[in-house]
Amino acid sequence: MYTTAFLDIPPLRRAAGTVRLPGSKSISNRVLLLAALSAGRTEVHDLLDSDDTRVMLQALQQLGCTVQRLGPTTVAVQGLGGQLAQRQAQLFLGNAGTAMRPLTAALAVLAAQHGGVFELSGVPRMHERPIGDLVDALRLLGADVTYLGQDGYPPLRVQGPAALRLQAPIRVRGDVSSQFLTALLLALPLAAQHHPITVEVDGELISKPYVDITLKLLQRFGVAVQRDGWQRFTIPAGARYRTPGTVHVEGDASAASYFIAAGALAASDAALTIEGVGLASIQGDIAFADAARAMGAHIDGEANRLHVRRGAWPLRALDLDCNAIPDAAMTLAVMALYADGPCTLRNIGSWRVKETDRIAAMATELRKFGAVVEEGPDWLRVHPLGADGTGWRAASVYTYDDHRMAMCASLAAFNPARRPVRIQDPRCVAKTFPDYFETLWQVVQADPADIPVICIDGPSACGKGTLAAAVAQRLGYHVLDSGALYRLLGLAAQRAGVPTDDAALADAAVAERLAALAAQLPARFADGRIWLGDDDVTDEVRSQAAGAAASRVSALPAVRAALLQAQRAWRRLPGLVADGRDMGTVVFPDAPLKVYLTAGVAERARRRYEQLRARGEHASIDDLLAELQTRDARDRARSVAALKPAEDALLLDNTHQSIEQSVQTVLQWWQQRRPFAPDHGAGDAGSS
Ligand SMILES: Nc1ncnc2c1ncn2[C@@H]1O[C@H](COP(=O)(O)OP(=O)(O)OP(=O)(O)O)[C@@H](O)[C@H]1O
Ligand SMILES: Nc1ccn([C@@H]2O[C@H](COP(=O)(O)O)[C@@H](O)[C@H]2O)c(=O)n1
Repeated sequence: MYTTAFLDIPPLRRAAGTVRLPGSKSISNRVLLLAALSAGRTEVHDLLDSDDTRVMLQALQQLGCTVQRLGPTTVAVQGLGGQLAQRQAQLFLGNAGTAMRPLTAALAVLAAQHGGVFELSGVPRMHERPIGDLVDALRLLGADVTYLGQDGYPPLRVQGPAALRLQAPIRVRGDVSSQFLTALLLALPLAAQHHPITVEVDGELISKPYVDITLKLLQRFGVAVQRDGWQRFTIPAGARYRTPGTVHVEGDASAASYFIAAGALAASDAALTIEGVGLASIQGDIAFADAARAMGAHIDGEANRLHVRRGAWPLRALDLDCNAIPDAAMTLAVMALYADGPCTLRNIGSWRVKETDRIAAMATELRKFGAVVEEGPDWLRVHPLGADGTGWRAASVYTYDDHRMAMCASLAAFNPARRPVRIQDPRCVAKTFPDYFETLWQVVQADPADIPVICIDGPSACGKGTLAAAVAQRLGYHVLDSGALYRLLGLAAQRAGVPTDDAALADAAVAERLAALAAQLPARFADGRIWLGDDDVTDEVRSQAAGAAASRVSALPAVRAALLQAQRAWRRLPGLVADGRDMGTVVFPDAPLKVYLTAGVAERARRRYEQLRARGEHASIDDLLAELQTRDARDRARSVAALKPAEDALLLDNTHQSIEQSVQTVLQWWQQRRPFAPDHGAGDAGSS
């Protein structure tokens, strides 16, 4: 997951391969609650691991449920069988509507029956998301619910005992959020031991497919709700939750929308395959596939899999009632940028009360790309940008702590003008899809020239590696420690019995053997460790001896040629920071930022001395100084890829700078080269 302040996505070209979706948020949190309310143990497989499910799991544990983690996406929940193990709890539910609404209803009913006091709160945005219609319904039922802040919104307290009035139908509004009805349907079987309970919906029920998911899951947990149209739901007398034992959570159909869109937007010969949802999905958002087809995407598939390819281009404009697919419809708003006319999304009033006011947010952010966007109380019209690239601007997208804003905006990176897209606060995808961007990189490709590289070259011990790692960490980029490759080669030579002293290296046969070793070098970098084949050589490779051997073997032209492609292969999405001696001059001559880092030799010797001392190794400063000078002289004098600043490099002498000062300098240089406006606040405009 990216925890950087922003993530820059280079222009994307192709999309192909296979992506496996995380579990559906809606199904995950419903199943967890149902498992907790049932008697016995439920094993939940393919559970979404995200912020929203984490707050639900934590709340259930606070309520006395035993939750056992069996794997990254598998848990076993020991249910409470309709009882209360704890009579008091303060539950923090983040921004998870799928936790706040159903838990409020379930705890209101349980507290009424068994007594207890429960407070439910969330992040500030959760306290702006309405819950009044649900509370009104619960109060009509006889439950004791108190607002702890503003009327109509969380935080709130439910307590009991209280006498429940179950004979008359319970009325709930259905036109603001279908989660209110879902919450009642999940809670009321707890009170239906002796009488049937009827819920009647006031107003036109929105997001019916989500209610359908609720009904299907209730059925799996032993409660068959009778549905009369979408206005009246009856829970039969004697209803009781029974665990099905094992449940598999479907992949998230809303999340599928981003990859369906990627397949529809990218010019690829091969299809993009999406695993985890398919034609037999129980999620309403699968209807997004029909909308994407209407816009021209080629989509086919099987029960649990979809295959998507670009069809019509530009996409066909559409005018659609999106009431049934409110979440996935956001993806259509971005696809509209690539259409052959204005696209209108109607009946999306619920967007206004989601993680943010999504109509306003989407309009504001799409305008940054250059689009004309009109909005109404419950509709959005997006005018397309040129399929030939005209009108597109590089935009820095504010994401409003809304996962879907971030994921949607990533799709603008397919723009034909080849503008990069900046996603502010990419971490917000943690709500439902923590690895969204990493998953995206697996199936999309950019032209290598569009993938940014920051080169940091300079003499030994000036701090290149330290600076490169810190800059890469702030930008979410990969790091290439090219010196480590030469160090690994020195080690590989030693293990293969190939001499690397100066005399031996003058022998053409030795040089040839070293080049052959370099071409097959089994180097691997993972989790901060460095591997040569199956051996973790992290410490060995950093030794002074390995550095000296690296300096000698790296002077051979054949060795350098053999390692060139391996280094260029590090240029991967979303970007790279590469440190070495010839990153800017030879390996990445087209890099948009090249830094030549230096520091006084005495300071460098002092730093190396301290570095070795911290590792428990001892050396004299004088010896280190002499060794640095020898190494630098050899690196500067060699016939190929000699150490020198690239002509277009910026010079940075960090002799008197802290590490953080150097990092800030490089980040500022980088920002100056990016096409984004400097202000990253909501509503800032991107520049072309
Ligand atoms: N600006 C700085 N101020 C003080 N210390 C620094 C600074 N930059 C780096 N250092 C320290 O200097 C030591 C050497 O840094 P580093 O290993 O990054 O250098 P390098 O140039 O990559 O070396 P080599 O070329 O041998 O791989 C480290 O212990 C690091 O913490
Ligand atoms: N791009 C590079 C990187 C390194 N070298 C040589 O390897 C030696 C070790 O490098 P470190 O950065 O890990 O100290 C170095 O002295 C260079 O001779 C290189 O040639 N090109």
